Amino acid sequence: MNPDSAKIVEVGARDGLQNERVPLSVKQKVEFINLLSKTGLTSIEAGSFVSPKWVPQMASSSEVLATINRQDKTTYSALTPNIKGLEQAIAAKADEVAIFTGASETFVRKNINCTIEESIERFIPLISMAKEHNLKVRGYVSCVMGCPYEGAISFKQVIDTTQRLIDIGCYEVSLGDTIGVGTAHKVKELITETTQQIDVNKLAVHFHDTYGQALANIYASLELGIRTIDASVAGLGGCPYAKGASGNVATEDVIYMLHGLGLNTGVDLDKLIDAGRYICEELNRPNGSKVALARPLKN
Ligand SMILES: CC(C)(COP(=O)([O-])OP(=O)([O-])OC[C@H]1O[C@@H](n2cnc3c(N)ncnc32)[C@H](O)[C@@H]1OP(=O)([O-])[O-])[C@@H](O)C(=O)NCCC(=O)NCCSC(=O)C[C@@](C)(O)CC(=O)[O-]
Repeated sequence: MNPDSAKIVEVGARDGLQNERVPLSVKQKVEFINLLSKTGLTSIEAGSFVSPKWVPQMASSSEVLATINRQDKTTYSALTPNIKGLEQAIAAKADEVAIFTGASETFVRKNINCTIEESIERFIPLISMAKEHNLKVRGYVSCVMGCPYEGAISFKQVIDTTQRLIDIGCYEVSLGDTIGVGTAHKVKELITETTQQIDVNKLAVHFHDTYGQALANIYASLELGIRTIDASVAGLGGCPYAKGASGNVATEDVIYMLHGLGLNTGVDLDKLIDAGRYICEELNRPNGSKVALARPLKN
């Protein structure tokens, strides 16, 4: 990747909406994704093929993916915890899928009802089937900075799990600070240790802003060569299986910082702010982006 550019993986329509109390219609979700698509974002997580009993908010992902206006340069991806999810993602013509596990046994049990090892075993046939359909597979490791149930998590557990996902065929692994407890120094330590064995270009970061540390953590990650950042417009988000986890870092704020650092993202900040304002109005919730709040409303 060009060292002067950075890539955003926009997770607002998935991570952002999966925990919202206000149920959105397919039409509202489609309008939201269509607005995001007009911003220049090249990677949009558009839904999740998980059990509707576990995460009802994502139940309409098939219809959403079938209805959005896709941009040629944008990849529309979806989470798939198992083969059943992958089959639905293929039928819905997702461009890419993401599998997800974690560095904490308790979190993984609560989130996908298996052990870390069982999750990896489950992903092996999923990845080979995805590859037969020419779908790239991204991986997530949750709880890299701490777990809502177990507390501290060892770097070894994070790195071993990340390595396993790469070994079974993920082209990239996103390191998730699910509950937003990380601080810049610890993030630097983790990334320094991880990149001793894993190519930095295969890593992304995914920070929740629970303790207001996300931008500092992203800055620390950039200093160590990370160039793929997950973010959620308007700071939407939170994992249903991580109580107290607030939203993801707001994409608008990340873009503002990246542009200020001279990194090209290809994203139009004003259009992104419009997408964030739209979804906040639909959800009747405050906008979690400081940049969006600072920019005057257009007449
Ligand atoms: C993985 C399972 C399915 C295991 O759940 P289980 O209960 O162990 O699964 P099962 O295979 O026994 O199936 C139970 C029922 O679910 C159905 N089912 C089974 N699979 C699917 C599927 N793919 N799509 C639709 N339905 C499915 C299946 O057909 C069956 O239906 P029933 O016979 O009872 O009517 C469940 O635990 C689950 O769906 N978990 C998802 C949890 C989730 O989505 N969490 C949020 C995303 S992760 C996250 O937010 C963190 C991240 C990525 O953002 C990074 C970070 O911040 O750290």
